Amino acid sequence: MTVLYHTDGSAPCRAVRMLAKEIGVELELRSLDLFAGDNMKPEFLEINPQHTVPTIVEDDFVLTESRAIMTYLMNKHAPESSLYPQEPRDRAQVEKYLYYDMGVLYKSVLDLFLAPLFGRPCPEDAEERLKSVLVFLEEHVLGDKEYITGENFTIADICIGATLTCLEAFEFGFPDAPRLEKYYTEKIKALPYFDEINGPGIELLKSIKSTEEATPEEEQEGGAADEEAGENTAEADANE
Ligand SMILES: N[C@@H](CCC(=O)N[C@@H](CS)C(=O)NCC(=O)O)C(=O)O
Repeated sequence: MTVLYHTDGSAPCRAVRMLAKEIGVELELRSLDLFAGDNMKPEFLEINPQHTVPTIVEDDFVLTESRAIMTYLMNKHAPESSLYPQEPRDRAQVEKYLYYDMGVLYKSVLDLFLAPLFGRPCPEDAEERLKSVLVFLEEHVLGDKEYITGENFTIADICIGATLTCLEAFEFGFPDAPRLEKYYTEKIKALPYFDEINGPGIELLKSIKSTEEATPEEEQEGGAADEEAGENTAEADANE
């Protein structure tokens, strides 16, 4: 059994879960609340001193980094699948976009939306940077293709598709990238397991966004309502 430490709000965690669903691997989910500091507790630090999710554990084998987890699960459970092609050049194209997502697309999303939630500074040009990355994806990656690397759905689509959920959650949309938006709607959101895996995380991020944008008066009202309902505030419950 593969144990996955995860949190709903995290796009990399949801990428791993979508991949597992795609290839029929059962995961034992263990949810961590990052805002409550679950990932800094000694029992988790013992497993992953880097305190990040996703993290998988299989007996004494521990693996972090969502893209490494995805390729590991493919190699172990579905080595013949076209999701992660065997032909070296085809595989290289898929890997290129896993790295592109980590180093460029997800990084831009992190800088603009997620870093500020964790009290880290948002670079001044973060919004422009994300817009230009989306136009690059539209024109030079997707182009007229059906999927990220061509005519086949691969783990690069799962990885990038998970990152694109943040554009929906933070209501940024797809400025100047209509084909990318169509791709997200028709190829990613239409996946049969999409809502089950991504719905709660998208809603959570949306609620964080609206709490951040609330006026102090609204926040007070919301806070009182939350207290009455005996619930955590969105921030306290939020996960990156
Ligand atoms: N590159 C890593 C990123 C992992 C990461 O930063 N995860 C965030 C949630 S999206 C996290 O665990 N943050 C908590 C922390 O860094 O302490 C991956 O793709 O797995």
